[in-house]
Amino acid sequence: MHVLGRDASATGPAVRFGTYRAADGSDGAAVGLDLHRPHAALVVGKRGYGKSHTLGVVAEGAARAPGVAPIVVDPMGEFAGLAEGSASVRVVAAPTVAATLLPSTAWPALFDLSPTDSVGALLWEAARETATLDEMLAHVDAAAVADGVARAARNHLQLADSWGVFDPDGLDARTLLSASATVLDCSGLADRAAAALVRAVAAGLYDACVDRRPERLPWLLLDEAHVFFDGIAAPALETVLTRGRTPGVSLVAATQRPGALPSVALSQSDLLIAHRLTAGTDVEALAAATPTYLSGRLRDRLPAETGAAVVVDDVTESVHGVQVRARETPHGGADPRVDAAHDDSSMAVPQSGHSPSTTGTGVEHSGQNSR
Ligand SMILES: Nc1ncnc2c1ncn2[C@@H]1O[C@H](COP(=O)(O)OP(=O)(O)OP(=O)(O)O)[C@@H](O)[C@H]1O
Repeated sequence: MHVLGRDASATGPAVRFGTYRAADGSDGAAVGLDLHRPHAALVVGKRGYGKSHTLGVVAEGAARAPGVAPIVVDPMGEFAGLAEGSASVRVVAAPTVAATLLPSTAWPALFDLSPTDSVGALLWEAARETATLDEMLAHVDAAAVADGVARAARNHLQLADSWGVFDPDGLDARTLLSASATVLDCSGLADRAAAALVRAVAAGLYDACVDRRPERLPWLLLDEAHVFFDGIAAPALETVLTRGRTPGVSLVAATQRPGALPSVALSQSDLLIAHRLTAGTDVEALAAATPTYLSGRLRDRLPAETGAAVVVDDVTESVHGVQVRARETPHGGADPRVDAAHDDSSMAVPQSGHSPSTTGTGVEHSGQNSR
């Protein structure tokens, strides 16, 4: 199998990705995606042409590969099917993180406040001095500030509490990297809460890899990525994109709006998987970021059929027409949740240079419900 994202002579784990498409659209030889080295990949395409499906194919392959741990951020509740038939894939129905995983500097921004604003400054200080939301509230209550400032800060913290996403015993990098794959179902979370979660998860995985090379290298898979690149999660995602490959953190971001991504998301991706795309601004954003070896206009190379994609492989500086394979696990939102222990809290959530490579260490099977 020819594997995209690495030289022909390289070996190691790979995702079974699909088949080459001949110019007439017919299928050819099998094609894979490299998992041996960290990558930054971007999956784009208009709604309904296969982005989430493609993300699922990558997650399936990565879940089975030794030495990597895919972590899927699932904003629409579409990926629970990955756990079907696999005891080692964990679906977290109500993901939480410790408040300390969000840097203190991020707390004002979480509520669109400036750190120099009196309320923003108080939140920053409370986050810096304490470790939990309860402690932050107590800090605010004890602060020598005007009543109105304390009240506003308290309201913001109570709102954050109502999201149900902060828990001192929440997910950390060690837990996330202990399963062969983890799906974080964010479909019950407000956008801001999901963004806070993604910031904490991305930063936690990056820091864990910088501190010490984990047994499994994380692959963070992000659906509806434009939502997360526009807000509190953006700094951590940009760090992963620009500096993640050296410590071993991979990012696969899927979006129907590549034009809404920061330019770094396009320029730092070494694999671009482009499904059908018709909006002028999105095609132009991609075209502006595509390399010179992509001869001809990108618009002319974009496929029209569901599941077909043009893959721009910056590692080998080559461009390929590919038909992404069918999923082996169910794709869609109607699958059972595994994390029964957290079903109640889920219901309560209000709506609103040198890169490390994977090693052949084998994949341990962890409990489905562990956190
Ligand atoms: N490679 C493929 N092989 C078979 N079926 C596919 C393939 N890609 C997509 N499909 C099917 O096409 C439909 C739309 O795919 P998908 O949900 O991935 O689209 P999408 O681009 O992510 O859309 P949305 O943005 O609405 O989530 C699904 O029913 C999916 O199973």
